[in-house]
This record gives sequence, C-alpha cells and structure tokens, in this order.
Amino acid sequence: MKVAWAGSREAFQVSDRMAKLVANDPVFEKFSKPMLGRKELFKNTLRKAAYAWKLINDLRLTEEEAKWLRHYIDEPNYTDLHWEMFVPAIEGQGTKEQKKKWLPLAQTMQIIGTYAQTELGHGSNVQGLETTATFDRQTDEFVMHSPTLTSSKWWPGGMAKVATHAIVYARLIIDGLFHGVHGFIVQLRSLEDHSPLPGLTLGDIGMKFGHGTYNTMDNGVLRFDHVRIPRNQMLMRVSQVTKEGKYAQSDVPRQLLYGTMVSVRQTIVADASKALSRAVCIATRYSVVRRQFGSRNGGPETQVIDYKTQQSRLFPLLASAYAFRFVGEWLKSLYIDVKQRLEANDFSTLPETHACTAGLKALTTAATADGIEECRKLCGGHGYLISSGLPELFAFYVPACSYEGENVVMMLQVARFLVKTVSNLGYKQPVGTAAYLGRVTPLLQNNCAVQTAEDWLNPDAILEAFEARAARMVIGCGERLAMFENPEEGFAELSIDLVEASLAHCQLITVSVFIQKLNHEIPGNGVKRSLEVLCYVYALFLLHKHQGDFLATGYLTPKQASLANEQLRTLYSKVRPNAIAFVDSFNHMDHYLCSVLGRYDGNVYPKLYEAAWKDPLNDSDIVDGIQQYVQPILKQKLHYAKL
Ligand SMILES: CC(C)(COP(=O)(O)OP(=O)(O)OC[C@H]1O[C@@H](n2cnc3c(N)ncnc32)[C@H](O)[C@@H]1OP(=O)(O)O)[C@@H](O)C(=O)NCCC(=O)NCCSC(=O)/C=C/CC(=O)O
Ligand SMILES: Cc1cc2nc3c(=O)[nH]c(=O)nc-3n(C[C@H](O)[C@H](O)[C@H](O)COP(=O)(O)OP(=O)(O)OC[C@H]3O[C@@H](n4cnc5c(N)ncnc54)[C@H](O)[C@@H]3O)c2cc1C
Repeated sequence: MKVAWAGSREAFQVSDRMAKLVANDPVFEKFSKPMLGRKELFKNTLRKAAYAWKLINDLRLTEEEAKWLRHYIDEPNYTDLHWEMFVPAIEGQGTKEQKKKWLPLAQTMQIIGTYAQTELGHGSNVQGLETTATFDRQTDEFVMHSPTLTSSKWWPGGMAKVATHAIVYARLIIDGLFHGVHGFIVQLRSLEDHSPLPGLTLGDIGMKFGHGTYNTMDNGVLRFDHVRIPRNQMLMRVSQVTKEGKYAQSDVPRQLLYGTMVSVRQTIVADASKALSRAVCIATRYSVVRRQFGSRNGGPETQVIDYKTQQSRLFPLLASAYAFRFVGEWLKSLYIDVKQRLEANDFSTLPETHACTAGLKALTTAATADGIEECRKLCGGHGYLISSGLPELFAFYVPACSYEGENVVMMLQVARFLVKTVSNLGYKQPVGTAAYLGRVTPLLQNNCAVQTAEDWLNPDAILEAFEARAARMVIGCGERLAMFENPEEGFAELSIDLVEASLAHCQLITVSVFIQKLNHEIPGNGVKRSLEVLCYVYALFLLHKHQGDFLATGYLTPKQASLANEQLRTLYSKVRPNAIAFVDSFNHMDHYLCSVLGRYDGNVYPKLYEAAWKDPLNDSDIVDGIQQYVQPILKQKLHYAKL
C-alpha cells in the first residue's frame, strides 16, 4: 500500500530517504517553533533554508529529492516562491535568450526570485492590476511605477526581506496605449549588501493567521517610484516590444501568461493529499488510543474509532486523502503532457488543463481545509492543543483556498469551460474529461438501474450516476443561459448554479480517476481490494452528501439514494480493520506529523503530559506578573467588593 500511495517503488524510496534525512537531523527540529517570536521564527527558517541548500549541493540531490527535502522541512519560506513560481515563470514565459541569461543564475541561487502579481486592490482580477510599465524609447527602458496605494504589490512570498528579484506583473503602456498585463523581471535588492534598490519601498505585510506556520514566510509589500529596467527584462515569449516601441504578439496565445498558475495549481492538488493524509493519520491513530464510555464489567472502555458516528466522519476523509493522491498524480501527468505540447507550440489541450487545474485546486483545497478542522474535532479537546499538530496544520493549510486563485473564482473558470463545451456540442466532439458531455442523450434519458444496496458496489453504476448528475446540471445551466440576451449577464445571474455544476464535474473527475487507478495500476490483489473499499466510500459519501443534486436532476429515486447510504454504512465496517494500515501507508514519520496524538507508537498520554511541561509558563511556579498584578488583589483588606 505504501508503494500504491507513493506511485511507484522508486518514488517511495526517494520520499522515504528524504523524510529520514530531515527527521534525523537536529537542525530541522520543529517542536519548539510555536514558542518563538516572529523575528526568531524567521531567522530560524532562514537558517534551515540555508542548511537545506547546503545539503542539496553537498549530497548532490536530484531535483525530485530536493523537492521532498523541502517538503519534509515543513516550513513555508522564500525558496517555495523561488522554485515553484519564479523559475517556472521564466521557463514558461521567457524567450530562449532570456532563459539562457536568467535560469543559470536562478538555478544556482545567485539570485533569489519571487512572483509579484497580487496588489493591495486586486488579486483575482489580474487584468485589473494597476502597476504600470511604461516604455521609454529614448533610453530603451521600462519605467515601473505604482500610481496608487491600491497598486502596491501585496502578498508575494519571500519579497519582504529576502528576494533579490521578482517577476512583476504590470500594465504595459507604449505611447499612452495600454497593451495588457505582462510579466517583467525586476531586481529588488543589491547583490552586494542586500539593501533595496533606489526607488523601491519594500516591507513585510504583517503577521498572519496561526503562529508558527505561515509567519516563517516574509510576505511582502512593494511600491515603485519610477524605477527603470532594461527593455529586455519584459518576459517576451508571448508578446514583444521592439526598441522602436512596436508591440507585437507571437502566435503563442495570450493565456500562456497565466501558465505559471497552471503549474502551481497542479502541485497544490498533490499537496492537498499530503495535508489531508497528515490530519487523517493523526485523527485515526488517536481514535484508536482514545477510549470513552462502554466499559463492561470493569473492562476497558470503547475505542472511539469503533463509534459509527466517528467512522462516518473519519473514513470519508481517509478515502478522500487517497482520492486526492490519485487525482493529483493523474493531474501531474496531464500537466507534463501539456508542458511538452506548449514547448512544441501545440496549445490545443491548454483550456482543458486550465479547467482541470483550476477546478481540482478548488475542490481539493476546500475539502482538505474542512477535513483538517474535522480531524481536530475528531480528537476532542486534545485536538485544540498545539501539540496535537492540528491547529498549526490548519493555519498553514487554510490559505490554499484563497491563494493561487480564490476557489469560487476558479470554479467559475471551470464553468466557462463547460459552457463553451456545451455550446460547441453540435460541431465539436468533446474529449478528455468533458467527453461524457458528448453522450448527453443517454445521460439525460436513462435513469439509475440500482435495485439493492449491493448493486452500488459496481464502478459502472457509480460512474454513470456521477456522469448523469454532472451532465444534467451542466446542460441545465446551458439551457437557462441560452434564454439571456446578454451571455455575460446570464453567466452572472446563474453563477451559483454554475459553481455547483462545476463542482459536480470535478467530483466526477476524482471518482473516475480513482476507478481508473484501480482498473489499471494497483499491484497486488490485497491492496487492490482494500483500495476498492475506499473508492466506494469516497464515491458513495459524495453521493450521500450531494444527494439533493442526484435527486433534483431526476437520475436517482429517493429509494436508490437511501440504498447508497445503506451500502456506505456497511463499507465503514470494512474499512475499520485496516484503518491503521491505511494511515501507516502514508509513511508519515513522527517528525513530519509533529503531533503527540498521532505518534506511531501510540504512547499518547505520557507524551502529552511531558509536552505540557515544556511550555515556558511552566519554567517556574511563580511567573512574571503574579507578584505585580495578582498578589495585590489577594492582599486587599476590603470587607466587600463593590461590583
Ligand atoms: C480569474 C482569471 C482566471 C481570469 O479572469 P478574466 O479576467 O475573466 O480573464 P482574462 O481575460 O484574464 O482571461 C480569460 C481567458 O484566459 C483563460 N485562462 C485564464 N487563466 C488561465 C490559465 N491559468 N491557463 C490557461 N488559460 C487561462 C480563460 O479560460 C479565458 O480563455 P478564453 O479562451 O475563454 O478567452 C485570472 O485573472 C486569474 O487567474 N486569477 C487568479 C489570480 C491568481 O491565481 N493569483 C495567484 C498569485 S500567486 C500566489 O497566490 C502564490 C501563493 C503562494 C504559494 O503558492 O505558496
Ligand atoms: C498565504 C498567501 C500567500 C500568497 N502569496 C502570493 C504570492 O507569492 N504572490 C502573489 O502574487 N500573490 C500571493 N497571494 C495572493 C493571492 O494570490 C490572492 O489573495 C488570491 O489570488 C485571491 O485574490 P484576492 O485576495 O483578490 O481575493 P478576492 O478576489 O478579493 O476575493 C474576495 C471574495 O470575492 C469573491 N469574488 C471575487 N471575484 C469574484 C467573481 N468574479 N465572482 C464571484 N465572486 C468573486 C471571492 O470568491 C471571495 O469570496 C498570497 C495570498 C495568501 C493568502
């Protein structure tokens, strides 16, 4: 199962080796993080990042190994933006000459980059950005300027204190004419003494949600006061500006400017399974240790995992972690394919890839953020302790619903793709993840054939139910949209239904990828049979949660919906015996989990007790402030207090 989770034996070995390397090195200790103040926390992260870079070079780690190493260090820091956004932006949007100049510098970290797109006033609406890049023909330069307060760049990670360079997105202006938003490579700091270059105002945007998690990152603010950069620092694969000031567009589509976001959204889906599996591992292990009620004849009380209600909250999350792992793997292969095509100037699959990355990013991050919080509640009161590992995990994870495309905004992108696909149905056969929309007649006409709870243990029945529900919702939206004279007005009016239809489409993708995985790629019958159970749990849990959709579209009868729920409850009993094996297969080490409740050895109570004594308040019996503020109250000789 560990191999099935990792994707291959080699993938397992690489991640396992890196997990152990990090866990066994005292530099990467992280239990004390929540006790540190912001400055110490930040310096500590800089120290770890520098040490990690040394390890990467000394041990000659491959790119894959380096990624896992950074993952297990488990602290957001400036290198995330450098590797995940700055380098890919140059790779995707730079010309050959630009890549030749900038990539060697970035890949050896002689420069450190960030991705400065969002502004105080605009994040989702990229075309609404206000920073200007005005071409000056006399000097062959762009003048970067922040004309308003709301045009201040706001959020870029690593920008406040570390990055030496940034890809800055700004409105290109030539001779007073606006030519859209483009990316520019801008140097922010001196490579000699690290001070901000003249004309730039740089700072940190302040503390964020949680304590020891995202505050290791220096998310920054940046303002330009007429800062000049050479013309050849505009990323020019998509559009070019000549020294005469002529604006030209190559045959590469404008959407490629958004390519870096496609790349990162794909990794965010993979990361969702890591975060959710981490929370589920903690909650499952603790649910086995924790006992409440149910003692018979003085015997042990019941393990809370044996309560049906606990199982009905926990096991769908366990199944979701596996579903997200497999859909993340599938999305990566889709992305690798589109990347190769884009390099060869084949842009045909970009719209579908954009819809998949946007939609699955929204689906998986929303479910993971909710899932982590549910796991905290599944651990009862102790889940609220920092030492459970869950509050910090939640605080670290939850911004994924907003960054890299706010989730609802992303679902609306999926909706645009689906509406376009439906409106082209007469003359363009949909392919890939939208292929089912090419079979609308049977999907709209045929109803579910399930008659017993057992009948739901059939991948074809499940797939057809999810396809019919999505098709009916999408087609229904399409028909209602056609009644509007102004399509944009219609889109806005129907946006709630469109987001729900997009979610149905994305859930269909995750369910079908899970089924596909079982049909083709699982080694060993025991592993396959166990994963089949999780696949059914995932699908039937979604069916139960969204049964309103399945019923309202008329595909299911109430009886069939209740048979699905009956089967789901039976499946929980089949998950129970393997629950611990399922979470052990994630191969999360104690260091990575950073949770007393989720310890591999289950030694929870002594270690919880021990952890409490490490709190700074327990350094002494009488702490600072007691004599000054509490003792005077105790020593007052009042007969009565007037309230
Ligand atoms: C909301 C977005 C997608 C665009 O909105 P809109 O103004 O409606 O459209 P445009 O005119 O700009 O473009 C529409 C056109 O382009 C297609 N498209 C959009 N995005 C992509 C893409 N990524 N790849 C390919 N194609 C794309 C779209 O389908 C339309 O095609 P048509 O053929 O129908 O014309 C956009 O503004 C957007 O993406 N907003 C979200 C901003 C965002 O994600 N910011 C991330 C900042 S970096 C960050 O958050 C870092 C976090 C830290 C970390 O990750 O650790
Ligand atoms: C931790 C963190 C790190 C970040 N790092 C970076 C970084 O390194 N570089 C960078 O450039 N940016 C970064 N960002 C910024 C991030 O990309 C944006 O915050 C994100 O894209 C969301 O945009 P917004 O803040 O403008 O949200 P808004 O768009 O203002 O969203 C507010 C609300 O409006 C709704 N809404 C907006 N538009 C629509 C619409 N058309 N229809 C319906 N509803 C709508 C949304 O659903 C949401 O509910 C980071 C953000 C965070 C939290």
